[in-house]
Formats: sequence, C-alpha cells, structure tokens
Amino acid sequence: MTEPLLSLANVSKTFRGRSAFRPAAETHAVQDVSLEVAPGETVALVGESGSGKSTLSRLALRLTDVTSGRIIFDGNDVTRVRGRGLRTLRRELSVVFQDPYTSLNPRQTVARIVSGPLRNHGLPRDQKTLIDLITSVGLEPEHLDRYPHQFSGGQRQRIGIARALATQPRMIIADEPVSALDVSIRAQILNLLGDLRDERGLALLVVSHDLAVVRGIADRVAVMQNGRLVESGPVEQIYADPKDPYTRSLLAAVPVPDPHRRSRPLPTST
Ligand SMILES: Nc1ncnc2c1ncn2[C@@H]1O[C@H](COP(=O)(O)OP(=O)(O)OP(=O)(O)O)[C@@H](O)[C@H]1O
Repeated sequence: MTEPLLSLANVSKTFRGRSAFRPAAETHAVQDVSLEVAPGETVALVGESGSGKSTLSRLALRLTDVTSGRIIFDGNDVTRVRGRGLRTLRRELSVVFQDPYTSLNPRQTVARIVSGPLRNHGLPRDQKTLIDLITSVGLEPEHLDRYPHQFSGGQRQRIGIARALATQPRMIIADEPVSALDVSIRAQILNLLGDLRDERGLALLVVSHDLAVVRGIADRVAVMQNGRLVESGPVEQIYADPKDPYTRSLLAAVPVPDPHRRSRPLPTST
C-alpha cells in the first residue's frame, strides 16, 4: 500500500473551561481518532455540527495542539514540528475555509490576497504566476485588480481556492467548502476542487456535515459522531451498506435525486 501523506494515530483533543458557568468543564472534541489520507486521495470527513470535524482539521493543520496521539504529514510529526518544519507544513498543506465572505480581506485586491502565501514563504509572485493561479480556478486575469465585494459567493470561493493553491501544496483541507454557497453553485465548486486534484495529484480532506455533498468527490468517507470515528470506508460502500446507525441516519437526511428532472449544463464560472 502507498505510504499515507497524512496519518492520524489515536488523536484526541480535550478543551477545558469554555463555559463561563462551568469554568472547569471539559469538552472531548476529538477522541482516539485514527485516519489516513494517501497522496492523491480524497477523504471526506462527515458528521453533524459539533462532532469534532473542524477540530480534527485544525489539529492536522497544527492550528491547535493535540492532547494526545500522533499526526504525521509526509513523514514529519506535525505535533512536534516547529520553525522551518512548520513553514514546510504550511506550504505543503493548505486550507480552504468555509465562508468566502469572511475569509478574504475586504481591503485587499485579489492579487494581494492570492499572493499572500507566496509573500509569507518568500516565493516569486510575478504577474504570470498570479495569472496562472487565477485562471486555474476559472477566473480572468483582470479580476486580480478587483476587491472581494465585487464577486459572487462562488467566485469568492474560487479566489480562496487560488490562494490555497499558491504554494503548490501536496494536500488541501477544505472545511465545509460549499456550505455557505448557494445550492445551485455548490456542484461547480466541488467539480473545480476535483479537477484541480486530478490535474495536480493533490490529496484532499473535505469536511462536510452533508453526505450528499461529498458523494461525487470522495474516494473514502469517515463518519464522526461526538468526537469519535464511528465508521469509515470507500464512498460507495458507505452509501450502499452503512454499518453504523449514525451513518444510516445521516444518509436518511440525504435527498434522493429526482430521475425525471432534466439536468442543465452548468455555466463554467459563478
Ligand atoms: N476552542 C474551543 N474551546 C472549547 N471548546 C471547543 C473549541 N473548539 C471547539 N470546541 C467544542 O468541541 C466540539 C467539537 O467542535 P467542532 O467545531 O470541531 O465540531 P464540528 O463537527 O466541526 O462542528 P461545526 O460544523 O459546527 O463547526 C464542540 O462541542 C465545540 O463546542
């Protein structure tokens, strides 16, 4: 089997004292989770709100520290990495945030936003590089001079994806990448992520509360409930033969497509 690019082994995260009323309260946000993502593979992390999905992605990105367990990215221990190693992790493992309305600085042009990671890593940020980035997500070179408020939600998420691609990462973690978007354009953004993955051999970890969202893009699905991984397997197996009652309840919430509805070709850029 291929060596995993990202590997989590028995990872747990406990938060202490968030509530003003119960300062000593503990939240076991992630409990004993083991999960692997191979190079070029797409794994969907699915579960309802509060199940620990975002915490798990933040742990992998080293935006927060584990309470216990090990996280290895490309052979390096993410839980201990610092200095130059942490910079390498930031370059090779990118993130696309949920809300394209709050995750882009409204005072910066698209060129400045997309070149941010290049600036942080001291990488070349010439015009050709920026044009390549913006056109790779289906936008136009002239969009580089505009500001976020001049774009639709779907276009803003494309800008967020261009920023995530800037450092040519090996993997992207997309945290609810379409949940803030209009239903009609979700498929386009997911298709874009899938196409970029195929072109660039990227690994993807797609976090979603919605099993329907990840069906078309994921190779494997991991289902989380109350901080624990309750089931994982190839996407078609999870759909056809879910073992865990919680997975079945998530599937029951997925609308069945109407076979009589005519599909229309989607516009390329939203
Ligand atoms: N910084 C924090 N301090 C204290 N508790 C936290 C913190 N971050 C998350 N939690 C708690 O950890 C649990 C898991 O939250 P998390 O955000 O990871 O879940 P999620 O599945 O991503 O849900 P959502 O989709 O709503 O973000 C929740 O009970 C949450 O309140």
